[in-house]
Amino acid sequence: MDAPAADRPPHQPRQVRTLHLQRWKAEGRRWAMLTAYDAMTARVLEEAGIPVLLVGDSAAGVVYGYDTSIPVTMEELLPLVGAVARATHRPLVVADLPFGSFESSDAQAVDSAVRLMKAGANAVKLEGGARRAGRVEAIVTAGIPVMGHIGFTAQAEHAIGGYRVAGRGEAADQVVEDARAIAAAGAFSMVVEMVTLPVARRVQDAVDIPTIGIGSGPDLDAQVLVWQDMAGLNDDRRYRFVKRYADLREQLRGAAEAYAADVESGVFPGPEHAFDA
Ligand SMILES: Nc1nc(=O)c2c([nH]1)NC[C@@H]1CN(c3ccc(C(=O)N[C@@H](CCC(=O)O)C(=O)O)cc3)CN21
Ligand SMILES: CC(C)C(=O)C(=O)O
Ligand SMILES: [Mg+2]
Repeated sequence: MDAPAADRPPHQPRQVRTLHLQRWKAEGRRWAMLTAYDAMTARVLEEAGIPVLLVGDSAAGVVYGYDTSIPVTMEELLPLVGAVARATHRPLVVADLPFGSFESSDAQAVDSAVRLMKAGANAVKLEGGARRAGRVEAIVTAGIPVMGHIGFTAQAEHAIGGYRVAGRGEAADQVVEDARAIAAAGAFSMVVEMVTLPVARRVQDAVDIPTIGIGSGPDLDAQVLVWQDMAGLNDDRRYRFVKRYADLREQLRGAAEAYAADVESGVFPGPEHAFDA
């Protein structure tokens, strides 16, 4: 079922496809991506005109309460992909391949990507640069669009040596090489996470596919944030790259406190919230 035309932002198709993102790049039109993990939030983000929703492995922290994205599994992400896909019609739904779901072989990567697509994703995303280009190619060959993810990649925290900016000093050439390799492998777009401004510019010049920044400055084609960071629900202030557009944490706490106070004082529920015989 398609969303009625009146609900659709201008310049957006009935259903966003990877081709539209390529077209917007050619037209110089910038766009915003957000994560989503549940039906109601996804529907609100669709209403806001967000064209691409990511069911990120960041669900590890914001949904499941893990400290890092390393523990989260396919079994934990698949139901969230289904919820977001069922709740929305227009946005392109991208699903993260979690740590452990694609590293062993091309076959494992294709199997995992197929499972995410069967759950309702329209594309998958996987972390890694030139060394992962073969995996990207294998999944693309299976008929599944792949979004790359280079720069800082949280799944590789222990290999990288912590949460840190990517591409400083001699590592800059490697990030640009990663971008080229992922684009050459057939990715339709790529996330570029926490690289320095000069490296972001070099990546932008090096590839023709849409680039989606996070913590990488203003010189890429698009931007992504975790929605709870963007809306101020997350109380973790570690992230320098986040801009908060609401204080949902304060709002939700206030609502819960007011509700509890009403219940405790007998103001709610009243007779108007009950049913006559
Ligand atoms: N809620 C949430 N938001 C995210 O943006 C996010 C997740 N979760 N989980 C998966 C990854 C992990 N991400 C992160 C998390 C922390 C930093 C961080 O600590 N950044 C420091 C910079 C460190 C440095 O200067 O080297 C910062 O100050 O932003 C970066 C990326 C991005 N992703
Ligand atoms: C931060 C974005 C790009 C991500 O990969 C996630 O939310 O898992
Ligand atoms: Mg992720």
